[in-house]
Amino acid sequence: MTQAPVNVTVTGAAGQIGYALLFRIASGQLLGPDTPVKLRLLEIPQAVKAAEGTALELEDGAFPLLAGIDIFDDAKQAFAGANVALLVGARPRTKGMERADLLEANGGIFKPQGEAINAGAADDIRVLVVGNPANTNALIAQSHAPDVPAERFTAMTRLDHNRAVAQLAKKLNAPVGEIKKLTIWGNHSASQYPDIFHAEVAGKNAAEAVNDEKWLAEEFIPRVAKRGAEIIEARGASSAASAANAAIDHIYNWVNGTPEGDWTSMAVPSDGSYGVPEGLISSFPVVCKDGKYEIVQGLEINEFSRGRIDASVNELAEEREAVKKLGLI
Ligand SMILES: NC(=O)C1=CN([C@@H]2O[C@H](COP(=O)(O)OP(=O)(O)OC[C@H]3O[C@@H](n4cnc5c(N)ncnc54)[C@H](O)[C@@H]3O)[C@@H](O)[C@H]2O)C=CC1
Ligand SMILES: O=C([O-])CC(=O)C(=O)O
Repeated sequence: MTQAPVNVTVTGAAGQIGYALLFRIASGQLLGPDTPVKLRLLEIPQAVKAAEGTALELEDGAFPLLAGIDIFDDAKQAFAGANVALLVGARPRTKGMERADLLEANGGIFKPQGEAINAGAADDIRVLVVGNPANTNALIAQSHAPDVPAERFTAMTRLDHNRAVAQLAKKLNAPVGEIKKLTIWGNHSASQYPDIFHAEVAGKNAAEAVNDEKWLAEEFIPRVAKRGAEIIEARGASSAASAANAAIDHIYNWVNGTPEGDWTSMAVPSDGSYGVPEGLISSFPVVCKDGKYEIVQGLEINEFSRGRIDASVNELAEEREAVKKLGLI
């Protein structure tokens, strides 16, 4: 071990994503093989016992990089000293719940968590919101953490990115490792836009290699955007291991950089790039270097893409209006 342990706070630790995520963090896949981690798990009181059970299993993994596990039911304690925060726990939509009800219920979670991050997280805190509606939950948390630089709050569209890479690779009969520069734009919802116009397969333009706009519009885009529902239908539960995998990828790239000649997708606060209203936490193509991300600039956006990006961004703007009206931001 070459450095002091990094504090990683995980909310919703006893949930299904938590179960798939914690072991991979402990094994060093979140931050790299030289970085010891201390886990700080946050759960609601009723689920603390289950989190304690997971902690016993983590102990049984005898992970050399795992320097400690603490379990909390209080956000202020859980985020104290956090360097990385994975906000997974959220209120799922239940029968008869309107979107405003869902936003309000999640406001009750992400507002105090934002305040707790503001109060006690480490100066280098990086936040990834996984819990849905992820982009707007991130916006709520961010707006209650005025002392933390706004760009440290991000939301997860990496699962969508990975799903799109896999579907494109399948269509082109290419290894996933040869697909580069794919982009998810907008919201982590069915309105998201997976864009292959700048993507490359083995160095060639992927849209040209596909050369099938009908497949793109009628199969690829809806398949990726509705993949979450497809998984629920098949598995009887929402994506968990693939979501945990994407959270690992998101933080790993943010901290350790994206590979040369490629980029990834992260939902980050807009600086106005590509006409996305400033402040919305929207998915963009990003390059990570030296522990920071930057939105890839200068991409030409064709008409096909423009309408789809705008539709997803408009949905984000509506969600922002809705949480404003509810007094959550
Ligand atoms: N952004 C993305 O790509 C994806 C997001 N998700 C979302 O991730 C979230 C978690 O999914 P699962 O692990 O499958 O759900 P789950 O229901 O299995 O686990 C959620 C856990 O969060 C806990 N929790 C609830 N309120 C909390 C609070 N205030 N503080 C701490 N913990 C709290 C619950 O007790 C539960 O253990 C859901 O909102 C889901 O929709 C899931 C897949 C992909
Ligand atoms: O659809 C869901 O409920 C879970 C999710 O966000 C996804 O799998 O993309």
